[in-house]
Amino acid sequence: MPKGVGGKTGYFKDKLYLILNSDTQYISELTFVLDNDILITTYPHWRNNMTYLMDIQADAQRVANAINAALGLEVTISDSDYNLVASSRGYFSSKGSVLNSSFKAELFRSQKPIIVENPGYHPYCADCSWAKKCPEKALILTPIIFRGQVIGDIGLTSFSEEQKNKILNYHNEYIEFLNQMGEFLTVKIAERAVHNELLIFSEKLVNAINFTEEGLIYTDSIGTITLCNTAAAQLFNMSSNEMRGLNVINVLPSLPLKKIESLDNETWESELIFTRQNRKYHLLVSARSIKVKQKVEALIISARDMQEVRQFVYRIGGTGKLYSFEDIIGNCQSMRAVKDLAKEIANSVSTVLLLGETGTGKELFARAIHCSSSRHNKPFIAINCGAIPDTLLESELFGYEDGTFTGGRHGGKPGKFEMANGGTIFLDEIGDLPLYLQVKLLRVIQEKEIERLGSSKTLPINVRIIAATHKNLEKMVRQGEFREDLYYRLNVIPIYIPPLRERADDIPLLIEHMIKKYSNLLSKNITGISDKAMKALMNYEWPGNIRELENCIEYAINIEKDTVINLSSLPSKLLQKTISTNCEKNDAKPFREKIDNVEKSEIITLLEKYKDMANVKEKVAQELGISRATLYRRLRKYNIVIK
Ligand SMILES: Nc1ncnc2c1ncn2[C@@H]1O[C@H](COP(=O)(O)OP(=O)(O)OP(=O)(O)O)[C@@H](O)[C@H]1O
Repeated sequence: MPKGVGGKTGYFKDKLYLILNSDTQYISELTFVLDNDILITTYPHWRNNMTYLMDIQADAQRVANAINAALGLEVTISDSDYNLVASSRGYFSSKGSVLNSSFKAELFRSQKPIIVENPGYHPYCADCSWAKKCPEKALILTPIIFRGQVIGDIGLTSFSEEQKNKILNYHNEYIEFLNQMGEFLTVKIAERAVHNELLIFSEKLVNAINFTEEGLIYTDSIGTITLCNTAAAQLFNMSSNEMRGLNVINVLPSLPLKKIESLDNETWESELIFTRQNRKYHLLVSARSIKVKQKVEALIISARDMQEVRQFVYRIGGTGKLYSFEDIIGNCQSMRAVKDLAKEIANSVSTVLLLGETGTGKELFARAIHCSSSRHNKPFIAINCGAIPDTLLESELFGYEDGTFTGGRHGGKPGKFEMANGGTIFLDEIGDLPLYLQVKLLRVIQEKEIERLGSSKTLPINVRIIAATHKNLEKMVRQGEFREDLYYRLNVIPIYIPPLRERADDIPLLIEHMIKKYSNLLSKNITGISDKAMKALMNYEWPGNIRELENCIEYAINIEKDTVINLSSLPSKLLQKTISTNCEKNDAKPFREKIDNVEKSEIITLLEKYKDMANVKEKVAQELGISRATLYRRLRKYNIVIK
């Protein structure tokens, strides 16, 4: 017997044995310990059948009474755990609920009836409390077999010599009769088992449909609601009982029942927009018919609130990382002021206009504002108005209705405004928005509702707008390229993010942050930057601002072999720029000469660094990203002699 598995003892063929408990998981084997021998035998019925007879105890008692009345003998019906399930009154008053477990173990093993002529004196009775004083005179036990397994037995017993003679004389007829009674009980058990299985199945089904967050409705073939889950009841503000019996058209007025019925193994899906009991509904509904032998027996309909669908898509789609103000690096006076202002207005509903050169962090600010606002659990949807062709931009922003475009998506498509409902929309490069869309955007801001392309229905929206541009909108207004009214609508809270060259003090902080980020990302062990490289980065103009600085650090970390970023690992444009800047500032040496000087000094630095290593030239060539042959050419060119 495996350790930790509970069991109970009994006798089998005069020997002590252990039987696994009904609640153990070790179901396939029953281990008999026979003195010092171990016999392994298989008794799968020891699991899960224990309750079968107990489940139909009333029927078992009726059967026991009937046998007793018909044969005038005492009767026991017991289960596979040796529990007395039912008995005739005479048996119980003579022996109570005591049963001989040794005979039963034999019965379970052989699956054959047992006749005992001398209860109390049989070797199996040796350990019974009734040994040698058993009131029973003769005994027949017949197995009750269900699904091929013994699940209990019917015992016929006698307490008088007259009854004993009857048993011994007619044992064949009695066994036949008891077998039939056993079969009757197994039919009852099968009925109960099917009933229980159905109960369990329907309980699982009800749990499953209530578990899902989408409203589920089952109807009969003509649309009468037969079942609905709690989500559906909540959606339509009714109880499940109130919904049952209604026609589904009462809750989903425009549902095309006939069309759904006609579909074969196909799901109908569409958005439904309607007003019911003064509430505006915008649902995503799918439905299909359940057919049995080609006949529609039921319909199953699922309905989800579009707002929740969008939020779900947003959540799992991960339309962007969440950023807080802590993620915006920068401690100089101007950046601190910008961050303070952005934090201050984060919770307002007013439109924000982020101004600043490309790569200064406008989108980063937009995300941080959204994340610090009360809308942080709702979508943040970004769209770059300058990156999408004019012809597509309108449908991207406002969505389109089914049938608007040939090849358009079945059921239409929601636009970014709809997807951002409840949250924030970030309109990047707003200066690139064509004039005719500027009119439409103005209306959306004023009316707080949108109309999909090809639709006359309006949808209310609650979206906070954050727009951004690197262009001079005021100049565009003067030149008639940007609508003045829209400009004022957008420019409610203007936030100007200064370019990097105006906040050079932040460069070391940004570099430190980026070295950590990319060392980690690229699994490199780079912990700092050399003074020369830092100087070069500080002197650069950064027309691409922080995006350009970030690219530059990513590049350097990719190629750097040392534990700090060296000048030679910076992108060449930066090197040239540094040299040409120095050049402009210091002297008038030809450009090529300046490059050569930088290269020579870098080679000397590296030779010095690796001077103690046996493969010094190889190391230097490797670090410079050139072949050994090229390094030799350079050494000759610059007259460098290795000591
Ligand atoms: N202050 C900052 N701290 C850390 N990273 C920053 C900071 N500002 C910008 N970045 C990083 O620089 C890159 C560019 O930022 P972002 O896209 O927000 O700039 P942008 O002004 O919106 O650019 P564009 O005008 O071209 O759309 C991003 O990778 C962003 O994470």
